[in-house]
Amino acid sequence: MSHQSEFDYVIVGGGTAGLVLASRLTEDPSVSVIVLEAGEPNIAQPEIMMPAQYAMTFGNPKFDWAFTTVKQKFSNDREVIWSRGKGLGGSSGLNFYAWIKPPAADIDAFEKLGNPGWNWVEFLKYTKKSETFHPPTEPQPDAVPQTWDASIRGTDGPIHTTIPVHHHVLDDLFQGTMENLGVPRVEDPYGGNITGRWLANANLDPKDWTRSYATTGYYLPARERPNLTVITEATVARVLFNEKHSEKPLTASGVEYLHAGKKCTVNAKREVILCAGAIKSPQILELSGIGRPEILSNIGVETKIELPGVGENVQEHSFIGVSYEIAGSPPTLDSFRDPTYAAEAKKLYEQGLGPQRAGLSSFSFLPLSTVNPHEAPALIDALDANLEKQKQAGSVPKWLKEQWELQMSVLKDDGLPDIELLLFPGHLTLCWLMLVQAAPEQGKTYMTAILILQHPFSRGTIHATSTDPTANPAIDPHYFENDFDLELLVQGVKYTRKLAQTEPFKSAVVKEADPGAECVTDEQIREYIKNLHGTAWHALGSCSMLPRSKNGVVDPELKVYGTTNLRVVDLSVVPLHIAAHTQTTVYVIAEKAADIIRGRK
Ligand SMILES: Cc1cc2nc3c(=O)[nH]c(=O)nc-3n(C[C@H](O)[C@H](O)[C@H](O)COP(=O)(O)OP(=O)(O)OC[C@H]3O[C@@H](n4cnc5c(N)ncnc54)[C@H](O)[C@@H]3O)c2cc1C
Repeated sequence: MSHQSEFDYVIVGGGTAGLVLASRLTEDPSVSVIVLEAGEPNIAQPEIMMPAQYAMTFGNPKFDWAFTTVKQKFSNDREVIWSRGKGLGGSSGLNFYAWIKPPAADIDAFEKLGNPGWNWVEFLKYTKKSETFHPPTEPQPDAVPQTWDASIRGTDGPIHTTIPVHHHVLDDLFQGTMENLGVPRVEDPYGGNITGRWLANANLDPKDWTRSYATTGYYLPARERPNLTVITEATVARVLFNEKHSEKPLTASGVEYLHAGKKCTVNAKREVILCAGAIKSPQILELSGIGRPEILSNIGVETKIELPGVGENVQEHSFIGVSYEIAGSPPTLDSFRDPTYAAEAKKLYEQGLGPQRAGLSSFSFLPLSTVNPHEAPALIDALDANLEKQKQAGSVPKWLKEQWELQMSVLKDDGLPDIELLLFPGHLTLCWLMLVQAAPEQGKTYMTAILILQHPFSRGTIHATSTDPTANPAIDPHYFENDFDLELLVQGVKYTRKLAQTEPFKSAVVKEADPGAECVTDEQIREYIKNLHGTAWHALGSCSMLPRSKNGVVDPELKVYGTTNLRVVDLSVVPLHIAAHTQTTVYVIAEKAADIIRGRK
């Protein structure tokens, strides 16, 4: 197949952000766009479209990059698998479709760090633009019905959201127990306050209970536009520039990519936009000669633009599960392991009914002062002292000091969350095995309290290790390099045990399956976490939007420093981690980027 060789915009990566941009930019028929996506189209794949199949796509190269970190020194030298979506839709086709928005303070922090226009007011505007919220059509039968505030929800955006079918028994247990522990209920967690407990929405289209994601919401409606070209199984190797070096900003002329066994190029008349995600976008910049000179010379790439922030400032949400066997074996996701139950559920799903429409619903986002009111002040003081010591030793750059100060102000604020505790209706101690793995005992059902660290103090790196664009970069999140990150999860595990000692959960628990009764002391809990923690798949910061003097890679218009027309638009640009799952933020980044590029404010 021969392709046109020049387009106004060349978009690298047809994932979550890439498809939003492609769709918005081609609304103008005079503008031509090409999307180059490394994976396959993966359109209408049942593995993607049908809910309640968590992790079934993991490890399958058709859907998942299945990256692996380097050995993690503070996690007993483990390598951790990082799934990421491959193919059109990217990670929006692989994710758990939990629709979560961050607290306003976390988004306002972007502006405080030097990014005018990146604040909660703008976030709310663009998140509404991306969403169509569907209230439930059936009465809510459980003790804790869904509530919502229509004024902060989108009404005509491409992504459909609604209330998933949930496991009422477990949700009632979780919510009732949290209430008894004094955790406040948030009526609608989509307006900038998420501290407390609530029921979440899912990005499912209630019309047929299928996943609503970047492909269905943004790409398919734009697919027939003559000004949009999408090439799949096209792996971008590097960005090409008009100039070799220059004192002036460089202009990207196009990209080189691998397709059908050949090296190809495509020219950009206006811009090249990297949307390859937080793992691959920094690698592409480095292969293009943009980054830290030592890293580039190590792999034999000539430095075109010295930008030491590329692949740095990586922040990751790590998680640990605490699983319980539940009395009476109410149906949960574990029930799908029974072939008869699974076949029945599938039959019902074909009629738009049944448990296959399930989603994650019970969430809580908690301040440390709620998780451990007695020890919180001492833990915060110890962290303060530790950070001060590092600063005094001169090993902390100014830009990181500023980020830590913002993080400390969140930690000291009893109204803002530090840790997430969500209910997974099934056995999920080992995230990457999940439903594929047998439950500890067949025929029994479990629930798992998932604890996720929200604002890590550790900082990691993602760097290219060779000039081969098909090789994976070295991913080093530096898990638990700062002790406090581990300590917070220890506190989370202990809080979960408090939950299990509180009614109504207390009477429903048969036993703690993992880590189990033998794991008692803080030291034993630490070891449990180090040996079993996984990723919540939210790594970001590798192409941070920050002033160049603060180690930034892109400016507030998402343009790479030292270039006139190269942008990064994906999760990698988020400079400081947020208390949320990340897809809504990516939709916002891409929607806002489209307006910036089109000259609209
Ligand atoms: C397993 C999992 C579960 C998650 N669960 C949730 C959840 O329930 N709720 C939530 O809010 N968030 C969740 N997330 C996070 C959320 O889905 C992501 O943060 C978001 O989709 C990332 O969007 P992105 O555009 O930055 O990257 P992606 O969507 O990953 O897109 C990057 C695209 O670039 C392509 N690409 C990469 N390299 C190249 C190259 N060299 N050439 C061409 N193409 C390339 C990739 O194949 C991919 O399609 C989850 C993520 C994962 C992985």
